Amino acid sequence: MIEIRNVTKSYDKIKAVDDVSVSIKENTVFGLIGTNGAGKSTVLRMVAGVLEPEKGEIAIDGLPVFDNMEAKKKIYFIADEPYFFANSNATDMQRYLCSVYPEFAVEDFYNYLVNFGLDKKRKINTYSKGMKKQLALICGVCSGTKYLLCDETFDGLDPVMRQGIKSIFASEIERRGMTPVIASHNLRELEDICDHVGLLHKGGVLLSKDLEDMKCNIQKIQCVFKTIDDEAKAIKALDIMKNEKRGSLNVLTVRGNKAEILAVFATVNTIFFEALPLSLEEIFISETEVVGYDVKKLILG
Ligand SMILES: Nc1ncnc2c1ncn2[C@@H]1O[C@H](COP(=O)(O)OP(=O)(O)OP(=O)(O)O)[C@@H](O)[C@H]1O
Repeated sequence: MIEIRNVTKSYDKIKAVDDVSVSIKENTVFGLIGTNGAGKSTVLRMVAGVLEPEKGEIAIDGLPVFDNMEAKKKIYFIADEPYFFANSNATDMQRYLCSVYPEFAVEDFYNYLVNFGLDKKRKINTYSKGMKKQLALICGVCSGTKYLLCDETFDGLDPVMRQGIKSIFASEIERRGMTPVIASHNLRELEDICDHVGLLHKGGVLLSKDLEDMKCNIQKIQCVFKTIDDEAKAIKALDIMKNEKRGSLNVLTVRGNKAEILAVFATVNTIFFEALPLSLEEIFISETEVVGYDVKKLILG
């Protein structure tokens, strides 16, 4: 388990992470989502032991991570711009990683290079951006670490590659309980692979929940009320995050489980009623809108 307890980190006067507490259980796929500048990369760098928190603690399976080689061996961090040694090729990286990670899977590494069409002898600095990401992912998966931290790692990969990497993740999760922590803006993709999602905003945690619980706790309702009184009564009784009116149609984003919401609607008259599933993207927009991050504010005019 990765335990992040009351962690704060500033860069000069900018508070990048502010009193964040999150637990990441093993054998789950944890998605870290958040607005631009929310602090996702800073959290991952601290979990990887690259940055030291100025307050709070981070422990990997009970071991403090900063400056602790034993804890760091449990983690592989793929930064948004993966780092490789100057002038190195894939074989040089494999040799180095074998010296750091005792369980590095050498045979798998070379098999993956062949499958991905990556030349082991070619200088990595001549690879394209996507090829570097592929190599970083192969290094990460083959390192054999329990935790794999991915900072926007899927971005820049073509759709076939993304699908391939997702399958490799699934088999490693199944085979040896690998626990990926994936920071990404691609919510559609996270929705497919994550069990748990943490939402950061302005350095703090807005929520951290099982994806299914998250979906069960927000509902989207489309309805036409019979009278204004019915509308007023329902709106008063519901925990409404958003109410969009399209003519007589109300599109409501409501906090609460479906049974509670249906119970409220049973007490009012509607001409039309439909409960719709919410995507992770809609949950993200609703939750961040509540705290003032509104897409409409970004548009001129
Ligand atoms: N090296 C740095 N020096 C100064 N400020 C920094 C540095 N790195 C990050 N910050 C600031 O810390 C805050 C959090 O940045 P961070 O990169 O962790 O966010 P993020 O959620 O990963 O953002 P994005 O989604 O845009 O990649 C931002 O305000 C950013 O400007």
